[in-house]
Amino acid sequence: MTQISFDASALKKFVHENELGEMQAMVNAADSELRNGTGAGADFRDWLHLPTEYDHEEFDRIKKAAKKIQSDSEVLVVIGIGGSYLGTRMAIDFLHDSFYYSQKPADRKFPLVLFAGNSLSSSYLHDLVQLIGDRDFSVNVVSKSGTTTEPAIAFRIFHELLVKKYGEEGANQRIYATTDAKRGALKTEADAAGWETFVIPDGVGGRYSVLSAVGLLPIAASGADIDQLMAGAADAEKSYTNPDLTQNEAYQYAAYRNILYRKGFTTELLENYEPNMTMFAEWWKQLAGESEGKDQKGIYPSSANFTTDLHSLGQYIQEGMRNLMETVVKLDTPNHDVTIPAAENDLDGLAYLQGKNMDWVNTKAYQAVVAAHNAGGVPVMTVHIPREDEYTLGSLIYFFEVAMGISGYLNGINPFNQPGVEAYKTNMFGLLGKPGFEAVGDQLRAQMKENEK
Ligand SMILES: O=P(O)(O)OC[C@H]1O[C@H](O)[C@H](O)[C@@H](O)[C@@H]1O
Repeated sequence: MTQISFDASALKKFVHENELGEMQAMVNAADSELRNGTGAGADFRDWLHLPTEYDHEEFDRIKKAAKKIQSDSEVLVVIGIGGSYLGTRMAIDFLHDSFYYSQKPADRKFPLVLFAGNSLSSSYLHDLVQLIGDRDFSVNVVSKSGTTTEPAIAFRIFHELLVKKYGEEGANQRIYATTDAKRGALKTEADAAGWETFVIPDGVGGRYSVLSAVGLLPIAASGADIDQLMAGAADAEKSYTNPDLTQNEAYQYAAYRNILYRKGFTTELLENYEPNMTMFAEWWKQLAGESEGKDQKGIYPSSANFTTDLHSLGQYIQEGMRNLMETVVKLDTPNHDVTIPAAENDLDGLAYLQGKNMDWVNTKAYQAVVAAHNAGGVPVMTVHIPREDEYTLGSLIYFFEVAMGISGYLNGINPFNQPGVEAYKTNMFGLLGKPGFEAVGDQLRAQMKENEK
């Protein structure tokens, strides 16, 4: 049984009692499309059973490779973007110390996992190379297609660095390629050079891939427990199979956000009260945005970090345009708590809090915010998580993945494709002079000239 729980008690003002029940027939249909493969995008549902039906031989190889990286590298550079980046990044942040990236090398038991190929910023790449300096490092290049521009450029740079430092053969021992089982440029290159390869299964799209080798290898290399991560996800897989809305909290979340969407709440903010969950929202934004934003519809996924953003976005959320709904991922027990100390004078007026735990204050802030935003016209849902550990994260990942599949079908779209991301790429290739895209380039340059007039 997963230990996460969904709380919709703050929706009373926005959703009538009968409305959830009214969704049951549609949820049954969405469930059938998802489970039986009768919906659009049926070829991309293999993530549904990834926590229980994964390749055990590969899982063992992942652990071995992680051990090797731990034994010969101070840094692991993970090269990837989108689904080949965000899941790993959010997991590393979620599972490690708040100052994971700033720890002194001497205090580190496991390699520092750093990321490249997730932007086209030359300064970022330069600074990353400087940071690695003369430290021993390995590279995990992750790309399902093997042709994405950002990781391909970063990989060229790190490949060259590895060869300079370790020679061709040495470099080949330090490159791990996670890609398609059979196809693609990266797979061809990896096979030719003898790099160890891991598979992004055919039926698993990038944004649903964190529980495959995509996330598992770097998460394991960072010293986190991938058995527990999978155990949490496997329990969630069991917990969220019953289509009955009274029994399935992931489906409840999917249904409620669609009820709210139809009432005009078209933007959803995913919120946390823990800074190391900022990247969790970034992962969720790709999951929600690419799954649902199509056919000129879909909830716009956004995020906020509390209590920090209460002092910046708080004004808008309280009184701005009333198209917002909020989903809080609330941590119930932090890994560490801090007691508020007594002070000799009480100039800051905090005597009433002395001796109290800081997390108690954080939770009171959360309760106060839910009430205030509710009163201001913002529906708030909460996903409570008991702890920040691997088991909980595995459950949480699965909760949102299965909810997004159901939610997409409830809104009548294919939740598993992302045709819209190609438009800018075609233009960019035209402007960059990529062979085959000359006509697009000519047309765009003419248009840009026209715009300048
Ligand atoms: O893993 P890759 O093939 O390199 O793709 C990385 C990302 O890029 C694309 O543009 C897609 O929109 C994403 O869904 C994908 O996760």
